[in-house]
Amino acid sequence: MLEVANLRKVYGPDPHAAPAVADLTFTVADREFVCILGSSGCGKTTMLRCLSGLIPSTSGHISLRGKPVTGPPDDMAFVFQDYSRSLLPWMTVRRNVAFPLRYKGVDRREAEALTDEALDAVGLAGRGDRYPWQLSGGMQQRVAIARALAYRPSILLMDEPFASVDAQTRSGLEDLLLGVWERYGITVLFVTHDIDEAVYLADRVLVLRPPANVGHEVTVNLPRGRDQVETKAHPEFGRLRGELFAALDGGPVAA
Ligand SMILES: Nc1ncnc2c1ncn2[C@@H]1O[C@H](COP(=O)(O)OP(=O)(O)OP(=O)(O)O)[C@@H](O)[C@H]1O
Repeated sequence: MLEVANLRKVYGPDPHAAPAVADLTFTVADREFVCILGSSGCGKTTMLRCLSGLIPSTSGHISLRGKPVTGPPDDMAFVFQDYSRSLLPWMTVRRNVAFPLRYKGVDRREAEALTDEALDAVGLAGRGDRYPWQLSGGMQQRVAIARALAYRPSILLMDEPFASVDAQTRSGLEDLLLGVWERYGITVLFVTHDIDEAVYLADRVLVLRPPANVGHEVTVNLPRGRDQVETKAHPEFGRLRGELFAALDGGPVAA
């Protein structure tokens, strides 16, 4: 379980400056898929940076499986929006995927086996010798997902990971992610701007209001084995979409 209690983050030396995250409290159960929705600048990335231990929080408490997070946890992996900056262009796909395993102390043979399995899971088994710049954007993001999977995390943090790809590729990546989430039994915390994406993927959606604070929460009771056409045509999908839209203070979309 990931537990976040009264998390607060103020950038800079003045503790009285406006916080990017203020009094944020939520939990994510093991193997749960939770999406975070929030307007631009409401503090989503700051929250993820604190949860990952990459930056210190000003106050509050974060723990993963009962251990306080004070630096990047061994069993946590990340996938970011900008695949072009997260992959190393001078390394082949295989080396990109295997790279973090060296720092985890995994021996070479095991690293190779983990890399093969992860590339296979994302449908890139035959592309390991290519360089990232020889692949499409969607394939590069699959490499980033493979790298995270090879690391065998118990929890995956994702920051708008599919925002930079076209709609068709995005649907494919969403389904790929749901497949590996089920297969590997990982916990996923997924930040997105896209209401439909959040409802399609999640067990639960949290809406953050600035400064990053849970303003609304919905449980998604749509059946699993989700399908891009059937699930999105389900009346409950439309209802949840409307509820989240209102929670984001969007109001109706003009035609
Ligand atoms: N390194 C930093 N130093 C100072 N202020 C920062 C820093 N990073 C973010 N902020 C501020 O913190 C607030 C939250 O930013 P953050 O990037 O976390 O929001 P976000 O919800 O992820 O936005 P977006 O959806 O546009 O990516 C903003 O006011 C931003 O200007």
